[in-house]
Amino acid sequence: MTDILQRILARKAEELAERSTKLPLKELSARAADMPDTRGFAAAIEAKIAAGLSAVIAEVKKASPSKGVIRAEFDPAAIARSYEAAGAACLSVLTDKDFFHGCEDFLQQARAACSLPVLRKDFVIDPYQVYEARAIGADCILLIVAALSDADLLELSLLAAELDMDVLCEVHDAEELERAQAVPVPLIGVNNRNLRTFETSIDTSLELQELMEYDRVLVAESGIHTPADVARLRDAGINAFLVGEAFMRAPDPGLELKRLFGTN
Ligand SMILES: O=P(O)(O)OC[C@@H](O)[C@@H](O)c1c[nH]c2ccccc12
Repeated sequence: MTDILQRILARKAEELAERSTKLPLKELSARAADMPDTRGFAAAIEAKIAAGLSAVIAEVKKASPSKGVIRAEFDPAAIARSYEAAGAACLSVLTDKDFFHGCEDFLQQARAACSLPVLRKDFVIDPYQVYEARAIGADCILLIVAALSDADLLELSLLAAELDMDVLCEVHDAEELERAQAVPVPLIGVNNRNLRTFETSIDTSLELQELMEYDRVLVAESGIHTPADVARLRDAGINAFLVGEAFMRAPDPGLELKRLFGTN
């Protein structure tokens, strides 16, 4: 059975071919080199944790393959301001068009409206996309272990570092976690969503937390909907969270962030 990730990756390879003919790598990397300094994504998370607070990566997401359209009235700048005022550590903005109804513009609008560091949430399989992320203003990229070979994972994370971006390395199980921990990245995201069934279970984060090396930060991703979910994760020593749907379905996303995480 092919899971959703395999379908997305097949389409991503086609999209990449189209993009790189429109804008050659040489021009793109020149644009990336001209960008101002990044905002320090991992540092913002570590600062919240050091202050004893939850580090919340608040997601800007219009739709998803599992849920369809989540938020019809969608203003990335207003959402970003609401998250910042509520005490989010960072933003995550979906830029994939075909499966998540996102675009690069959303990232730029959200980032320009606040001072938070921003993760480009997309499916990175090629160095071209790392330059692209930097050129549109991303402070961090997502690398999904299930989508990459060990060699690609290392190459792409080193390139991100060279371009002054952080990496959130995403895993789903113990085997992927072991592969992620072979790469020098501080942030490891545990995606609680099963890519075959779309079901979420925060137990995945709780189980993998036990296997995490002491100098890595576990980011619990997906399926966090209630203050009780947050309390269970925090009780296990997990302090960083990536939340999308719960915030996006609320009329005021920042207010919902405060409801789930307290005053923060
Ligand atoms: O909306 P949720 O269940 O709070 O999940 C957010 C985030 O974890 C999810 O959007 C996500 C996690 N990993 C991804 C990889 C690609 C696209 C999206 C994702």
